[in-house]
Amino acid sequence: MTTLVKICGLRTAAALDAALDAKADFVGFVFFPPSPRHVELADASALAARVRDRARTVALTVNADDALLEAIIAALKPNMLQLHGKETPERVAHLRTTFSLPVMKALPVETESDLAAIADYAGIADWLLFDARAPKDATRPGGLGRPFDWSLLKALDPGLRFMLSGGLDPANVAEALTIAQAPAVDVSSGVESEPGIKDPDKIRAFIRAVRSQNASAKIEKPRNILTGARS
Ligand SMILES: O=C(O)c1ccccc1NCC(=O)[C@H](O)[C@H](O)COP(=O)(O)O
Repeated sequence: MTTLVKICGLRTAAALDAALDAKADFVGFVFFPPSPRHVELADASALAARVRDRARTVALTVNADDALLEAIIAALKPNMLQLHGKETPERVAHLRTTFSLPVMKALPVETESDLAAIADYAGIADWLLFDARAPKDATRPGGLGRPFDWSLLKALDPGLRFMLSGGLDPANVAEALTIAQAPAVDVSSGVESEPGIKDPDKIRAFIRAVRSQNASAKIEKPRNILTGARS
């Protein structure tokens, strides 16, 4: 299984180029002014132009209204919307139809009971993203470098399209993948030298760690091509 990799919170051409050169599958841009990774609309088009078709672009927003989303979509022309706030299933369905774009809904996870939300969104969102639940006093709902118990995801339907995120970094992503068997991973803080400042070496190391975990998982436990189960 090849794990897809999303590098989130890119703000500069240098960091974006590092992610693209290392063959990230998705590159994420945050449109949320309180975040140290916030991208101004005026800068979004130039960043998108660098991507061309080398990766899929994701616009991350938090409880954005239709007008803001329209402006972001006009500037970035993203391949997917990431909704990282308290968007209801009805709101997710509305945005998916209104903007004709795939949508990824972020779900906060702390305990097993948080997984009940999967049933509400799985048939509506194209992707789910599991992130650690932010503390009540946090200034943003994600991008906090905070992990959760990856073993909570062990029993998920193997067909569920989800990204594992929250506190991943080059040193722990292999273990996280071995435990959670995620089809995709998403990282921001773990490839930074400080909040909002991406480190190209860490981006490369993260993607290398994912690729080498995939290679060793293939050698150790080949998947049954019919059932997807590991032998
Ligand atoms: O990155 C932010 O500042 C941010 C702000 C508001 C909502 C979400 C935000 N980030 C989400 C992500 O970057 C990832 O999807 C995920 O939370 C992983 O973040 P990290 O734990 O920093 O790797």
